[in-house]
Amino acid sequence: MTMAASNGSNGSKGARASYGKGQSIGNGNGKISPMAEASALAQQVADGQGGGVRADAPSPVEADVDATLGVMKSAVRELLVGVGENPEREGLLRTPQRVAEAMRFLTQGYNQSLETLVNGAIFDEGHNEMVLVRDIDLFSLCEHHMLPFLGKAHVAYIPNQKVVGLSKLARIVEMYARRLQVQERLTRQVAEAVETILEPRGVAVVVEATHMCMVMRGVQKPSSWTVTSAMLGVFQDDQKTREEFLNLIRHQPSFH
Ligand SMILES: Nc1nc2c(ncn2[C@@H]2O[C@H](COP(=O)(O)OP(=O)(O)OP(=O)(O)O)[C@@H](O)[C@H]2O)c(=O)[nH]1
Ligand SMILES: [Zn+2]
Repeated sequence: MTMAASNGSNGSKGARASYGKGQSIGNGNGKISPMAEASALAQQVADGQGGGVRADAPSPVEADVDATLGVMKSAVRELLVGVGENPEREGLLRTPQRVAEAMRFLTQGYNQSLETLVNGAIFDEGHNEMVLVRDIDLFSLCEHHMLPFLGKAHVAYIPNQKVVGLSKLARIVEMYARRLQVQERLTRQVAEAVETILEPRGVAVVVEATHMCMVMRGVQKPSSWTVTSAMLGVFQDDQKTREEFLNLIRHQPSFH
């Protein structure tokens, strides 16, 4: 079950939508990621389809990274012209480079994989009680306006013998947040990733975020925030388990 609620803590008022289980852990839109495309291009060059390569030339991957950075820089330059700025003015000279690098950082999740980030940190502990990592800060970009949305994620699961290194839950959030996203898909992808790596008895993910596209522009509602949840397995089937999770994420820890 997934759930989304805006402007309040009572998620039951929100619209509900159901998603099938076992969806692929891709970038969610069925498209090849820019980095995958970049790797394919680099491979072509490595395979000799990209013309001769000088001995002192940058490696194919480096060359390709430079090429995509160049494309991004020109696009930023055009944006500057579009907003009526002069890209040659001193303060803006390095702006295309900075923006391109910032965008690359903010979308680095396209370049990561679940397998690499988990790095085998799955332990057979025989622990079968709820594990919850809450208040995981997240920063993402909405795919509609490419403006930030930011907030917190809470990720819980009930193991079926296997547990994962705690930091890996935060890394999973990070991998999916560092892409162009909608909050609902981000929430669902995190839940499905935990399900994939651990096959636990259940997974629950709640994301609370505020969207700059609703704050700084458009409807301009600075106090609004959106809550989305994805509940799988026992969190979906058993109301008591779901309530225990919701109580735990409401409780303020004493060290705060
Ligand atoms: N469901 C969902 N919607 C989002 C998310 N981020 C942004 N949006 C919404 O995407 C919608 C895009 O609507 P459009 O009418 O195509 O674009 P717009 O004219 O810029 O819309 P306004 O923001 O209402 O001005 C807006 O309602 C945004 O609030 C998200 O994570 N989830
Ligand atoms: Zn938006």
